[in-house]
Amino acid sequence: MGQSAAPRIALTLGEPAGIGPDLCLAIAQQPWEASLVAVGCGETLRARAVELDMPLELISDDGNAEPHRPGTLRLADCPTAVAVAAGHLDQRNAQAVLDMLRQAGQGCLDGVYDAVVTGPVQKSVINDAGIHFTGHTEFFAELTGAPRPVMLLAADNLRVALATTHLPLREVADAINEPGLSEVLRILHRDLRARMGLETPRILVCGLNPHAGEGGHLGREELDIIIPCLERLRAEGLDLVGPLPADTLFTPRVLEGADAVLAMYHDQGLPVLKHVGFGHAVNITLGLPIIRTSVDHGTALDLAGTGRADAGSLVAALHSAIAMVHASRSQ
Ligand SMILES: NC(=O)C1=CN([C@@H]2O[C@H](COP(=O)(O)OP(=O)(O)OC[C@H]3O[C@@H](n4cnc5c(N)ncnc54)[C@H](O)[C@@H]3O)[C@@H](O)[C@H]2O)C=CC1
Ligand SMILES: NCC(=O)COP(=O)(O)O
Repeated sequence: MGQSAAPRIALTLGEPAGIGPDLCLAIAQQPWEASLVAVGCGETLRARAVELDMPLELISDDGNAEPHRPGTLRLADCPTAVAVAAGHLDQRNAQAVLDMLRQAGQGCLDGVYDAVVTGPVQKSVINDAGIHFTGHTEFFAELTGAPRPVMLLAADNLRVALATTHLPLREVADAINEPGLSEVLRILHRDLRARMGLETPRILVCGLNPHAGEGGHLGREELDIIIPCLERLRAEGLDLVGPLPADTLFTPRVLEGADAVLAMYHDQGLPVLKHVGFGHAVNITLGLPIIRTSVDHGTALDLAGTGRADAGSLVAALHSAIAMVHASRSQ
Protein backbone atom coordinates (compact mmCIF):
# COMPACT_ATOMS: atom_id res chain seq x y z
CA MET A 1 0.00 0.00 0.00
CA GLY A 2 1.37 3.44 -0.94
CA GLN A 3 2.23 5.87 1.87
CA SER A 4 -0.06 8.53 0.37
CA ALA A 5 -3.05 6.22 -0.19
CA ALA A 6 -6.06 6.64 2.09
CA PRO A 7 -5.69 4.36 5.13
CA ARG A 8 -7.63 1.14 4.66
CA ILE A 9 -9.54 0.43 7.82
CA ALA A 10 -11.23 -2.88 8.63
CA LEU A 11 -14.41 -2.18 10.56
CA THR A 12 -15.73 -5.26 12.33
CA LEU A 13 -19.49 -5.25 12.95
CA GLY A 14 -19.18 -7.03 16.30
CA GLU A 15 -22.12 -8.97 17.72
CA PRO A 16 -24.60 -9.00 14.80
CA ALA A 17 -27.62 -8.75 17.11
CA GLY A 18 -26.15 -5.73 18.92
CA ILE A 19 -25.68 -2.10 17.93
CA GLY A 20 -22.44 -2.70 16.00
CA PRO A 21 -24.17 -2.92 12.59
CA ASP A 22 -26.28 0.20 13.39
CA LEU A 23 -23.16 2.20 14.25
CA CYS A 24 -21.26 1.06 11.15
CA LEU A 25 -24.23 2.17 9.05
CA ALA A 26 -24.30 5.53 10.82
CA ILE A 27 -20.63 6.27 10.18
CA ALA A 28 -20.96 5.06 6.58
CA GLN A 29 -23.18 8.09 5.94
CA GLN A 30 -20.27 10.50 6.61
CA PRO A 31 -17.24 11.32 4.44
CA TRP A 32 -13.92 9.88 5.69
CA GLU A 33 -10.35 10.38 4.54
CA ALA A 34 -10.00 6.62 4.72
CA SER A 35 -11.25 3.58 2.90
CA LEU A 36 -13.69 1.73 5.16
CA VAL A 37 -14.09 -2.01 4.74
CA ALA A 38 -16.88 -3.56 6.79
CA VAL A 39 -15.84 -7.03 7.90
CA GLY A 40 -18.96 -8.96 8.81
CA CYS A 41 -22.22 -10.26 7.51
CA GLY A 42 -23.46 -8.37 4.42
CA GLU A 43 -27.01 -9.75 4.80
CA THR A 44 -27.18 -8.43 8.37
CA LEU A 45 -26.02 -4.99 7.21
CA ARG A 46 -28.57 -4.89 4.41
CA ALA A 47 -31.42 -5.93 6.72
CA ARG A 48 -30.41 -3.40 9.42
CA ALA A 49 -30.16 -0.61 6.84
CA VAL A 50 -33.77 -1.33 5.82
CA GLU A 51 -34.85 -1.46 9.49
CA LEU A 52 -33.18 1.90 10.16
CA ASP A 53 -34.17 3.40 6.84
CA MET A 54 -30.56 4.30 5.95
CA PRO A 55 -29.10 4.33 2.46
CA LEU A 56 -26.55 1.61 1.81
CA GLU A 57 -24.67 0.45 -1.24
CA LEU A 58 -22.40 -2.48 -0.44
CA ILE A 59 -19.32 -2.76 -2.66
CA SER A 60 -17.39 -6.00 -2.70
CA ASP A 61 -13.90 -5.04 -1.48
CA ASP A 62 -11.36 -5.06 -4.30
CA GLY A 63 -8.38 -3.89 -2.23
CA ASN A 64 -8.47 -0.31 -3.50
CA ALA A 65 -7.67 2.54 -1.12
CA GLU A 66 -10.09 5.17 -2.37
CA PRO A 67 -11.55 7.46 0.30
CA HIS A 68 -14.94 6.51 1.61
CA ARG A 69 -18.05 7.63 -0.27
CA PRO A 70 -21.05 8.43 2.03
CA GLY A 71 -23.89 5.93 1.74
CA THR A 72 -21.58 3.10 0.67
CA LEU A 73 -19.48 0.50 2.45
CA ARG A 74 -16.86 -1.82 1.07
CA LEU A 75 -17.58 -5.31 2.31
CA ALA A 76 -15.46 -8.31 3.25
CA ASP A 77 -18.35 -10.67 3.74
CA CYS A 78 -18.35 -12.99 6.70
CA PRO A 79 -21.85 -14.47 6.78
CA THR A 80 -23.61 -15.48 9.98
CA ALA A 81 -24.79 -19.09 10.33
CA VAL A 82 -28.44 -18.10 10.84
CA ALA A 83 -30.45 -14.94 10.16
CA VAL A 84 -30.02 -12.22 12.79
CA ALA A 85 -32.82 -10.53 14.75
CA ALA A 86 -31.74 -7.20 16.27
CA GLY A 87 -31.57 -7.48 20.06
CA HIS A 88 -31.74 -11.30 20.15
CA LEU A 89 -28.56 -13.27 20.73
CA ASP A 90 -28.06 -16.60 19.00
CA GLN A 91 -25.19 -18.88 20.00
CA ARG A 92 -25.17 -20.35 16.50
CA ASN A 93 -23.63 -17.10 15.24
CA ALA A 94 -20.77 -17.04 17.77
CA GLN A 95 -18.27 -18.74 15.47
CA ALA A 96 -19.02 -16.20 12.71
CA VAL A 97 -18.12 -13.40 15.14
CA LEU A 98 -14.72 -14.96 15.80
CA ASP A 99 -14.21 -15.60 12.07
CA MET A 100 -14.86 -11.89 11.48
CA LEU A 101 -12.22 -10.89 14.05
CA ARG A 102 -9.72 -13.39 12.67
CA GLN A 103 -10.26 -12.19 9.10
CA ALA A 104 -9.78 -8.53 10.09
CA GLY A 105 -6.75 -9.20 12.33
CA GLN A 106 -5.06 -11.45 9.77
CA GLY A 107 -5.77 -8.83 7.10
CA CYS A 108 -3.84 -6.29 9.18
CA LEU A 109 -0.93 -8.70 9.58
CA ASP A 110 -0.95 -9.35 5.81
CA GLY A 111 -1.00 -5.64 4.95
CA VAL A 112 -4.51 -5.78 3.45
CA TYR A 113 -5.68 -3.29 6.09
CA ASP A 114 -3.77 -0.56 7.91
CA ALA A 115 -5.83 -0.89 11.10
CA VAL A 116 -8.83 -2.62 12.63
CA VAL A 117 -11.62 -0.77 14.41
CA THR A 118 -13.94 -3.09 16.27
CA GLY A 119 -17.64 -2.94 17.04
CA PRO A 120 -18.66 -4.49 20.37
CA VAL A 121 -19.04 -8.23 20.82
CA GLN A 122 -21.17 -10.08 23.37
CA LYS A 123 -18.56 -12.03 25.30
CA SER A 124 -21.14 -14.13 27.14
CA VAL A 125 -22.78 -15.61 24.04
CA ILE A 126 -19.42 -16.70 22.63
CA ASN A 127 -18.67 -18.50 25.89
CA ASP A 128 -22.20 -19.91 26.02
CA ALA A 129 -21.45 -21.43 22.61
CA GLY A 130 -18.59 -23.32 24.25
CA ILE A 131 -15.74 -21.10 22.99
CA HIS A 132 -13.46 -19.57 25.63
CA PHE A 133 -13.24 -15.83 24.91
CA THR A 134 -12.45 -12.98 27.27
CA GLY A 135 -12.15 -10.05 24.84
CA HIS A 136 -10.75 -8.62 21.61
CA THR A 137 -7.64 -7.57 23.52
CA GLU A 138 -6.60 -11.12 24.35
CA PHE A 139 -7.93 -12.50 21.04
CA PHE A 140 -5.79 -10.17 18.90
CA ALA A 141 -2.77 -10.75 21.15
CA GLU A 142 -3.02 -14.49 20.54
CA LEU A 143 -3.67 -14.05 16.82
CA THR A 144 -0.69 -11.74 16.33
CA GLY A 145 1.67 -13.55 18.73
CA ALA A 146 1.93 -10.54 21.05
CA PRO A 147 3.00 -11.69 24.52
CA ARG A 148 1.44 -8.83 26.50
CA PRO A 149 -1.46 -6.73 25.20
CA VAL A 150 -2.13 -3.53 27.14
CA MET A 151 -5.65 -2.07 27.23
CA LEU A 152 -5.79 1.72 27.20
CA LEU A 153 -8.91 3.87 27.11
CA ALA A 154 -8.72 7.54 26.22
CA ALA A 155 -11.23 10.37 26.54
CA ASP A 156 -10.57 14.11 26.47
CA ASN A 157 -7.24 14.58 28.28
CA LEU A 158 -7.40 11.35 30.26
CA ARG A 159 -5.71 8.10 29.23
CA VAL A 160 -6.11 5.07 31.46
CA ALA A 161 -4.20 1.85 30.86
CA LEU A 162 -4.65 -1.39 32.78
CA ALA A 163 -2.03 -3.66 34.32
CA THR A 164 -4.48 -6.60 34.04
CA THR A 165 -7.33 -6.92 31.53
CA HIS A 166 -10.33 -9.26 31.88
CA LEU A 167 -9.77 -11.11 35.13
CA PRO A 168 -12.12 -12.06 37.94
CA LEU A 169 -11.35 -9.72 40.86
CA ARG A 170 -10.34 -12.71 43.00
CA GLU A 171 -7.42 -13.40 40.63
CA VAL A 172 -6.16 -9.82 40.26
CA ALA A 173 -3.74 -9.63 43.19
CA ASP A 174 -2.01 -12.86 42.18
CA ALA A 175 -1.59 -11.54 38.63
CA ILE A 176 0.39 -8.49 39.76
CA ASN A 177 4.07 -9.39 39.66
CA GLU A 178 7.23 -7.47 38.88
CA PRO A 179 8.09 -8.91 35.43
CA GLY A 180 4.49 -8.46 34.23
CA LEU A 181 4.18 -4.93 35.57
CA SER A 182 7.54 -3.94 34.07
CA GLU A 183 6.47 -5.29 30.69
CA VAL A 184 3.17 -3.37 30.80
CA LEU A 185 4.91 -0.11 31.76
CA ARG A 186 7.57 -0.47 29.06
CA ILE A 187 4.89 -1.11 26.42
CA LEU A 188 2.82 1.82 27.67
CA HIS A 189 5.85 4.15 27.64
CA ARG A 190 6.93 2.95 24.17
CA ASP A 191 3.46 3.16 22.55
CA LEU A 192 2.63 6.56 24.07
CA ARG A 193 5.71 7.78 22.23
CA ALA A 194 5.35 5.84 18.99
CA ARG A 195 1.60 5.86 18.52
CA MET A 196 0.55 9.06 20.29
CA GLY A 197 3.52 11.33 19.73
CA LEU A 198 4.29 11.94 23.43
CA GLU A 199 8.05 12.34 23.54
CA THR A 200 8.55 11.96 27.32
CA PRO A 201 5.34 10.50 28.73
CA ARG A 202 4.65 10.95 32.43
CA ILE A 203 2.74 7.99 33.84
CA LEU A 204 0.93 7.94 37.19
CA VAL A 205 0.72 4.44 38.69
CA CYS A 206 -2.11 3.38 41.02
CA GLY A 207 -1.52 1.24 44.06
CA LEU A 208 -3.45 -2.00 44.26
CA ASN A 209 -4.71 -1.68 47.81
CA PRO A 210 -6.66 1.08 49.61
CA HIS A 211 -4.34 4.01 50.40
CA ALA A 212 -1.69 2.29 48.28
CA GLY A 213 -1.27 -0.27 51.05
CA GLU A 214 -0.95 2.18 53.97
CA GLY A 215 2.74 1.38 54.46
CA GLY A 216 2.11 -2.37 54.36
CA HIS A 217 -0.76 -2.37 56.86
CA LEU A 218 -3.42 -2.75 54.12
CA GLY A 219 -1.58 -5.15 51.80
CA ARG A 220 2.05 -5.60 50.78
CA GLU A 221 1.90 -5.53 46.93
CA GLU A 222 3.04 -1.89 46.84
CA LEU A 223 6.11 -2.54 49.03
CA ASP A 224 7.04 -5.93 47.61
CA ILE A 225 6.23 -5.48 43.91
CA ILE A 226 5.13 -2.06 42.67
CA ILE A 227 7.72 0.20 44.37
CA PRO A 228 10.75 -1.94 43.40
CA CYS A 229 9.41 -2.20 39.85
CA LEU A 230 8.98 1.58 39.51
CA GLU A 231 12.44 2.23 40.96
CA ARG A 232 14.04 -0.11 38.43
CA LEU A 233 12.19 1.48 35.50
CA ARG A 234 12.95 5.03 36.66
CA ALA A 235 16.62 4.07 36.51
CA GLU A 236 16.00 3.22 32.82
CA GLY A 237 14.63 6.73 32.26
CA LEU A 238 10.86 6.21 32.49
CA ASP A 239 8.95 9.08 34.10
CA LEU A 240 6.78 7.27 36.65
CA VAL A 241 4.92 8.63 39.67
CA GLY A 242 3.54 6.35 42.35
CA PRO A 243 2.24 4.07 43.54
CA LEU A 244 -0.51 6.54 44.38
CA PRO A 245 -3.77 5.83 46.23
CA ALA A 246 -6.30 5.28 43.41
CA ASP A 247 -9.10 7.14 45.20
CA THR A 248 -7.32 10.49 45.01
CA LEU A 249 -5.15 9.91 41.94
CA PHE A 250 -8.02 10.86 39.63
CA THR A 251 -8.44 14.35 41.12
CA PRO A 252 -7.58 17.30 38.85
CA ARG A 253 -4.59 18.51 40.86
CA VAL A 254 -2.89 15.10 40.91
CA LEU A 255 -3.63 14.48 37.24
CA GLU A 256 -2.08 17.80 36.18
CA GLY A 257 0.87 17.20 33.87
CA ALA A 258 0.24 13.46 33.56
CA ASP A 259 0.00 11.80 30.14
CA ALA A 260 -1.47 8.49 31.31
CA VAL A 261 -2.56 6.57 34.37
CA LEU A 262 -1.82 2.90 34.93
CA ALA A 263 -4.62 1.26 36.93
CA MET A 264 -4.03 -2.19 38.37
CA TYR A 265 -7.33 -3.68 37.18
CA HIS A 266 -10.36 -3.11 34.94
CA ASP A 267 -12.81 -1.61 37.44
CA GLN A 268 -10.20 0.51 39.20
CA GLY A 269 -9.59 2.66 36.13
CA LEU A 270 -12.43 2.31 33.65
CA PRO A 271 -15.35 3.64 35.74
CA VAL A 272 -13.50 6.95 36.10
CA LEU A 273 -12.69 7.10 32.39
CA LYS A 274 -16.28 6.27 31.42
CA HIS A 275 -17.63 8.84 33.88
CA VAL A 276 -15.59 11.45 32.06
CA GLY A 277 -16.04 10.28 28.50
CA PHE A 278 -18.67 7.55 27.96
CA GLY A 279 -19.92 7.95 24.41
CA HIS A 280 -16.77 9.46 22.95
CA ALA A 281 -13.96 7.48 24.56
CA VAL A 282 -11.73 5.11 22.60
CA ASN A 283 -10.32 1.75 23.56
CA ILE A 284 -6.83 1.19 22.12
CA THR A 285 -4.86 -2.04 22.36
CA LEU A 286 -1.17 -1.38 22.88
CA GLY A 287 1.57 -3.97 22.56
CA LEU A 288 0.24 -5.43 19.28
CA PRO A 289 2.08 -5.43 15.94
CA ILE A 290 -1.16 -4.07 14.39
CA ILE A 291 -3.24 -0.96 15.08
CA ARG A 292 -6.51 -1.75 16.85
CA THR A 293 -9.03 0.67 18.31
CA SER A 294 -12.56 0.14 19.53
CA VAL A 295 -15.64 1.65 21.08
CA ASP A 296 -15.94 2.35 24.81
CA HIS A 297 -19.27 0.55 25.19
CA GLY A 298 -20.84 -2.87 24.79
CA THR A 299 -23.50 -4.37 22.55
CA ALA A 300 -26.46 -2.42 24.01
CA LEU A 301 -28.93 -5.08 22.85
CA ASP A 302 -31.78 -2.88 24.11
CA LEU A 303 -30.95 -0.29 21.42
CA ALA A 304 -30.12 -2.49 18.43
CA GLY A 305 -32.31 -1.69 15.43
CA THR A 306 -33.98 1.30 17.17
CA GLY A 307 -31.92 4.13 15.68
CA ARG A 308 -31.16 5.41 19.21
CA ALA A 309 -27.56 4.15 19.51
CA ASP A 310 -24.98 6.94 19.69
CA ALA A 311 -22.11 6.50 17.19
CA GLY A 312 -19.82 8.99 19.00
CA SER A 313 -17.39 6.43 20.34
CA LEU A 314 -17.08 4.60 17.02
CA VAL A 315 -16.45 7.94 15.30
CA ALA A 316 -13.72 8.68 17.86
CA ALA A 317 -12.25 5.17 17.48
CA LEU A 318 -12.06 5.61 13.72
CA HIS A 319 -10.41 9.05 13.98
CA SER A 320 -7.93 7.63 16.45
CA ALA A 321 -7.05 4.65 14.20
CA ILE A 322 -6.57 6.95 11.19
CA ALA A 323 -4.28 9.23 13.24
CA MET A 324 -2.21 6.22 14.36
CA VAL A 325 -1.87 4.98 10.78
CA HIS A 326 -0.53 8.40 9.75
CA ALA A 327 1.81 8.44 12.77
CA SER A 328 3.18 5.01 11.88
CA ARG A 329 3.67 6.05 8.21
CA SER A 330 5.67 9.10 9.23
CA GLN A 331 8.15 7.10 11.34
N1 LIG B 1 -15.43 -3.69 22.97
C1 LIG B 1 -16.30 -4.64 23.27
O1 LIG B 1 -16.47 -5.60 22.54
C2 LIG B 1 -17.10 -4.54 24.54
C3 LIG B 1 -18.09 -5.48 24.75
N2 LIG B 1 -18.83 -5.43 25.88
C4 LIG B 1 -19.87 -6.47 26.00
O2 LIG B 1 -21.15 -5.89 25.81
C5 LIG B 1 -22.12 -6.68 26.50
C6 LIG B 1 -23.09 -5.78 27.22
O3 LIG B 1 -22.39 -5.06 28.21
P1 LIG B 1 -23.01 -3.99 29.19
O4 LIG B 1 -22.23 -4.06 30.43
O5 LIG B 1 -24.49 -4.16 29.24
O6 LIG B 1 -22.64 -2.59 28.57
P2 LIG B 1 -23.25 -1.74 27.37
O7 LIG B 1 -22.23 -0.71 27.08
O8 LIG B 1 -23.68 -2.61 26.25
O9 LIG B 1 -24.55 -1.04 27.96
C7 LIG B 1 -24.52 -0.22 29.12
C8 LIG B 1 -25.59 0.89 28.98
O10 LIG B 1 -25.13 1.86 28.05
C9 LIG B 1 -26.04 2.00 26.95
N3 LIG B 1 -25.25 2.17 25.74
C10 LIG B 1 -24.19 1.41 25.37
N4 LIG B 1 -23.71 1.82 24.20
C11 LIG B 1 -24.48 2.87 23.81
C12 LIG B 1 -24.47 3.72 22.66
N5 LIG B 1 -23.58 3.59 21.67
N6 LIG B 1 -25.41 4.67 22.57
C13 LIG B 1 -26.32 4.84 23.55
N7 LIG B 1 -26.36 4.07 24.67
C14 LIG B 1 -25.46 3.08 24.79
C15 LIG B 1 -26.87 0.72 26.94
O11 LIG B 1 -28.12 0.90 26.33
C16 LIG B 1 -26.93 0.38 28.42
O12 LIG B 1 -27.96 1.13 29.02
C17 LIG B 1 -21.32 -7.63 27.40
O13 LIG B 1 -21.31 -8.91 26.80
C18 LIG B 1 -19.91 -7.07 27.38
O14 LIG B 1 -18.93 -8.05 27.50
C19 LIG B 1 -18.67 -4.45 26.82
C20 LIG B 1 -17.70 -3.49 26.65
C21 LIG B 1 -16.85 -3.47 25.50
N1 LIG C 1 -14.46 -2.59 29.19
C1 LIG C 1 -13.67 -2.64 28.02
C2 LIG C 1 -13.74 -3.97 27.42
O1 LIG C 1 -14.16 -4.90 28.03
C3 LIG C 1 -13.25 -4.12 26.04
O2 LIG C 1 -12.64 -5.32 25.86
P1 LIG C 1 -12.08 -5.78 24.47
O3 LIG C 1 -13.13 -6.62 23.85
O4 LIG C 1 -11.72 -4.58 23.70
O5 LIG C 1 -10.90 -6.60 24.84
